[in-house]
Amino acid sequence: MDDAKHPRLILHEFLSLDECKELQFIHKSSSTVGYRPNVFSTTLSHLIATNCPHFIIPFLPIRERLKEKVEEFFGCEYELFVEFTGLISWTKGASIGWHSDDNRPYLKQRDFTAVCYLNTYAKDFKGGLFHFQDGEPATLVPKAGDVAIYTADSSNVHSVDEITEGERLTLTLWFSRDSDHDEDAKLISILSENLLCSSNNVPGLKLPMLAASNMYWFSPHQAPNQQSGFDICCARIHLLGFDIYSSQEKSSFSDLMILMEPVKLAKRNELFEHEFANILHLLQMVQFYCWKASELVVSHLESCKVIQLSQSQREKINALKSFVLRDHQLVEMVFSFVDSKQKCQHSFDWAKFSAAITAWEDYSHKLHKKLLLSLPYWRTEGIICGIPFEGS
Ligand SMILES: O=C(O)CCC(=O)C(=O)O
Ligand SMILES: [Fe+2]
Repeated sequence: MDDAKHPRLILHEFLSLDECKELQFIHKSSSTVGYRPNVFSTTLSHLIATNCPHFIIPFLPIRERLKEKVEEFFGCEYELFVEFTGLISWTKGASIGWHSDDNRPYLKQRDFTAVCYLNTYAKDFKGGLFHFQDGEPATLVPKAGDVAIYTADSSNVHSVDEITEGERLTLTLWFSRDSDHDEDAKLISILSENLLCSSNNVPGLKLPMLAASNMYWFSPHQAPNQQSGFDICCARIHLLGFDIYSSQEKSSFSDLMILMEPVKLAKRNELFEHEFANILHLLQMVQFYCWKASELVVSHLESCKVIQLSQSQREKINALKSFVLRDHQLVEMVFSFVDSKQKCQHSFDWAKFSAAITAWEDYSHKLHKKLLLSLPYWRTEGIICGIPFEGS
């Protein structure tokens, strides 16, 4: 494995399954269109832009452990900067041919790559095997928790087979020796602008906000005029077996701005009488429920008013659905298999969903508090890192 001609390191179970699941939750609540067709991504700056900067916190211990590993293995302690951190998922049709990660003039600053697999070949997706052109190991079979670390230059030319089913998810980092490409400096600067504005500087509840009305639209051609395609948030909610209800007039179901307005959740013929701030807020709750369902404890304090859907409410649900998921075939094509196998595994009940709302508030609140405590330290040190907190 430590062939000097092909410097690379493969680590098994480097991430715990809990870490993988938390990052999966963040990606499935926040992902936006990626850099190529059938690719979705969640960058740290996107998390800040959607009013979820606190979601940066769970990345920190992993990022630090990875950087230490890379510096130790390649003998460059204290020399590296993180150039990019992102969650990247590939769905059916995505692949990449032989390449090295620094193979464009604007990518020359990349010295090392770390790819962490957050889900597992054959279980969560098919296709998507990783190959090195030369040297050993020749092929990597992605498994949740494993990590591949390699130099970004031509000594590690690699490719990824086309995904044929499901959604293949990774946490990908690039490291650079060049401080001009330090991701932390840029992130600290936008975080400071964002959080020092007084209304965000209180440890209150962070509600996600859409960064732009059309940024979640997925089109096969990435065309700005959205003739065919679907809204990613709505697609993920529907794929998990839920419906979206908006009390707005049906005539407003022709403008994506509707997704920035309050919405409610429905399932089968029931409507949950709780209003969510916007579609991202609703998606985050649904994903949180699916992540935590097995550990949620229902207390009697949880209110969960549920009503039967009327005919006109059902019609509104269908009208909104046909607008936001315009190209149904494309939704099924892109998320095939995810649909049948990745539905919430647990039997559904609204009381548990109400418990998830309380647990989600608590989770978000804790992360936000940590973020507010950390930022002054990050600003002084010029680096984004975990700092120990009392009781954490
Ligand atoms: O996800 C992987 O296994 C590698 C992806 C890759 O080669 C890249 O993004 O450059
Ligand atoms: Fe690559």
